[in-house]
Amino acid sequence: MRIGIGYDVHALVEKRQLILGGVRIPYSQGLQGHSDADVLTHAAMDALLGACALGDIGKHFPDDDEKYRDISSMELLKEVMGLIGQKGLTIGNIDCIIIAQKPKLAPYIEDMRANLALAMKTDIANVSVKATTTEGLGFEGRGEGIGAQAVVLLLPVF
Ligand SMILES: Nc1ccn([C@@H]2O[C@H](COP(=O)(O)O)[C@@H](O)[C@H]2O)c(=O)n1
Ligand SMILES: C[C@@]1(CO)OP(=O)(O)OP(=O)(O)OC[C@H]1O
Repeated sequence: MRIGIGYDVHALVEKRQLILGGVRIPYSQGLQGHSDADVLTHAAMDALLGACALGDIGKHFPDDDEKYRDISSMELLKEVMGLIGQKGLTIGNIDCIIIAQKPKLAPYIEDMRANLALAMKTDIANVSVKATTTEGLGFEGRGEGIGAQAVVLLLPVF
């Protein structure tokens, strides 16, 4: 078995959509990035790549490549899963946390889990997504950005 950790942060800005775990969340701001800036899916991908010692998402999907401009991070996740499969590995479980002062994410968590599970070809029971504020502290607490962390366990395909 292999374990991996992922962490990512994107800035909150005007005139961008807020997409987390492939879910479009109604909010006055969205995340800035070259792709759709889905910070949760980015943390999940970095955990998956890390578990296989395959580098990080910047290595696989460079942010100076026009091919990836505004791309759905769920599409990138599917590509990462192809690499995991080539290594003879599959998802054991993944646990993720989104660090965001606003908006309230609880209503969208189940849809995020479902999207991630579908892209990762695993049962939703293997996918945990949680959210926390920082009680107003730090850059997330000031509403300057949103962070996400993920830890994944990969198991051999039998
Ligand atoms: N953006 C967020 C942040 C948190 N939640 C939910 O609220 C609970 C309490 O948050 P604390 O930071 O005070 O621990 C948390 O456990 C989440 O369920 C949320 O929905 N959206
Ligand atoms: C996903 C990629 C590629 O479009 O761009 P961003 O959306 O800017 O995300 P980031 O986490 O900064 O780095 C990975 C990138 O190369």
